[in-house]
Amino acid sequence: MASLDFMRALKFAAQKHSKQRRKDPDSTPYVNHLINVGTILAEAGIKDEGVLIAAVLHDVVEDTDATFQEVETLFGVDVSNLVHELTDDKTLEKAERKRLQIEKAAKSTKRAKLIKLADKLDNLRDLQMNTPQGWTEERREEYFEWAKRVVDNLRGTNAMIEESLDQIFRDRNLL
Ligand SMILES: Nc1nc2c(ncn2[C@@H]2O[C@H](COP(=O)(O)OP(=O)(O)O)[C@@H](OP(=O)(O)OP(=O)(O)O)[C@H]2O)c(=O)[nH]1
Ligand SMILES: [Mn+2]
Repeated sequence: MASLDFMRALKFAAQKHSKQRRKDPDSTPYVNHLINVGTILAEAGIKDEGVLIAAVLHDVVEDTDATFQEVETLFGVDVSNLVHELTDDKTLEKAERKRLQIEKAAKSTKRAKLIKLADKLDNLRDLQMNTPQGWTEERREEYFEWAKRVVDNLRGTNAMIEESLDQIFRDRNLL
């Protein structure tokens, strides 16, 4: 059952990310990624509304002018804390951010791990279909390898999503 709170979160995310596009050759609207992540979780049987709401908001602080305070005021402290767990510190250097994602994955709460797994699954599905604009083949390959290291620290969270990820890793000879 679609909830009013969930629809408000999706509307907020769509507005905040409205100027952003994905890196695929068609420059798909960024909000498609958020819908995909929520759909992966719903298809895996996740009914926890806080998780589904945080899924569509997971990049809103990292990638737009939205603040944790705004998210807390609109959607409550539980959702805001989940989004916080999923937000990279963009003031850090990229290599450090990538290293921290691997490290933080292991320490995340189970609910944040679920969203992170769905996030990585959608990004890897995109990557299987296309090489992002401006990326070399080598960079694409490195993303698969790095994503595998993040996912390895998220295991034991949801068998269905992990199996979909493992199929991709097997296809790439990473498993
Ligand atoms: N695979 C893929 N990624 C895309 C695409 N469009 C945008 N992205 C975003 O780009 C990020 C990967 O690009 P990088 O160069 O490694 O990282 P950066 O954008 O943060 O600097 C992913 O972030 P992430 O940190 O892995 O996850 P998150 O930011 O989504 O949470 C993903 O969200 C696309 O078409 N395919
Ligand atoms: Mn994402």
